Amino acid sequence: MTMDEFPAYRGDLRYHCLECKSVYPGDELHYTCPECSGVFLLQDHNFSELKKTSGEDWRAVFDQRAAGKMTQMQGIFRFFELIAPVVDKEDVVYLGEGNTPVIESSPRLQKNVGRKMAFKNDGQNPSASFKDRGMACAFSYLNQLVKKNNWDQVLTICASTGDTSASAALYAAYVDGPVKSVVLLPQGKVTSQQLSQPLGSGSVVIELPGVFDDCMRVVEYLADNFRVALLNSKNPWRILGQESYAFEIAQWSNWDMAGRCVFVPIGNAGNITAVMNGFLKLKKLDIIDELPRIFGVQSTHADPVYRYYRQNPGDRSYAPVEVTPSVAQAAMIGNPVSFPRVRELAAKYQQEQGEDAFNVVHVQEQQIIESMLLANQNGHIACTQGGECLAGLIQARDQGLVGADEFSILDATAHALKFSGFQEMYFNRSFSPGYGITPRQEYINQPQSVLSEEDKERMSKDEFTRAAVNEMVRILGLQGN
Ligand SMILES: N[C@@H](CCOP(=O)(O)O)C(=O)O
Repeated sequence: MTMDEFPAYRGDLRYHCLECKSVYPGDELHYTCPECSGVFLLQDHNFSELKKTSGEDWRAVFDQRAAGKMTQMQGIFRFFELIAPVVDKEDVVYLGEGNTPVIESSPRLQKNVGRKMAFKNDGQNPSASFKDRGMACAFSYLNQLVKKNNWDQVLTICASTGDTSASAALYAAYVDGPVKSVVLLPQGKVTSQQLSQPLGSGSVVIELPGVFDDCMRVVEYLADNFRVALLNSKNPWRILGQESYAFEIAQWSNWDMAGRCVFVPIGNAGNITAVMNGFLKLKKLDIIDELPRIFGVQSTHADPVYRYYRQNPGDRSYAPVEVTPSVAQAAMIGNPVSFPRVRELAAKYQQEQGEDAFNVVHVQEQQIIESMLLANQNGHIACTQGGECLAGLIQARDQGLVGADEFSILDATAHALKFSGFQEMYFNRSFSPGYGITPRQEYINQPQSVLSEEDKERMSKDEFTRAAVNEMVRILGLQGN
């Protein structure tokens, strides 16, 4: 096969319920098990076919495709056989998602943190978050279903803290035809930039008092009882697309994951599910020899997964938590729908690579925002969830969980600009007490005004320029040459 041919391989994807273990064919849309309401993961029953190709050959295929030109293979579907090998070429939706850069931190930041590290900038996806990876897959599959079933109307819905809704609205607007998008948001708990995204894409935007978990329950009920297509990561096609994040990290690492740690914030827990599943698939196909260590990170204001794993193995019980305000607002979730997936995959991951291959740490709000500021004052474009990952790395370092010889890749899940309001609150010292954040002068940066409107009105253009120069010379302490 040449690098610009669409792959011929076709998988046999089936829904596997993680609770009652029922299996359903993958040719219709399911979100939860009709038997027991458990969550699904999709498994390819032809996977053994893929094992007939050696790991070395797979690496060569993916490396060649990275240099290819076919639109459909430019994004997440570079890894077609591992993602959704049931989608036809003409149904692939590509809006520029995936292939996000891994940016190694400056020597100054690495010295400050005392660990080797990089951010993978998933904010450089089209709607400025990692959700686009999952949406590209979910919408490509949806296209296929629409074609097969001749549907003349599909109402897509999702609950969101902001990123999922931006992404769902963008892809729905592009696909158009019978697809109409509705998003449900917790009122006042989505940043203004994120709210502007589905509005701008023409989605129906509905706001509900409460938090994300309240919205999620509503869309789950709608998905169970009405003809709507759920686009949250409960939809397992989303998970498949997001696995591309793991594949890209492995490819960036030249397929050598020894000594690598990957830090992922946990909100609804779809992404950490996808990251673990992605690396497990690569290992099964001998594309990588060893799994990287995974660190899930949660805020102390939304940490049900951390609380589960801090209990003794064999004695653990899961309980949702009531969230309190968090600057890592995208992860401000008390009852992650993918928790059963995390439990299942973390166990497999640890079985494969040892106990310390999967860890969860929790961090304070103060650490999250200041880690974001620290990263960005060192040339990154990390969002608050990226800050959460850096805070997690620092925490893991302090607990002796990450060695000086290991290299950590941190998930900056969204673009910093989506969360600039939190930076502003820090700089203006305007956080409400619920956040538990006390801004410190060393991180604060504010604009300094020179001259006034009146000055501008009374001065000629030349006088005004000269006066402005004088002010800047005074502030900056400039010397003439
Ligand atoms: N942070 C998420 C919450 C929903 O997550 P999903 O991956 O299950 O859609 C958001 O951006 O809405």
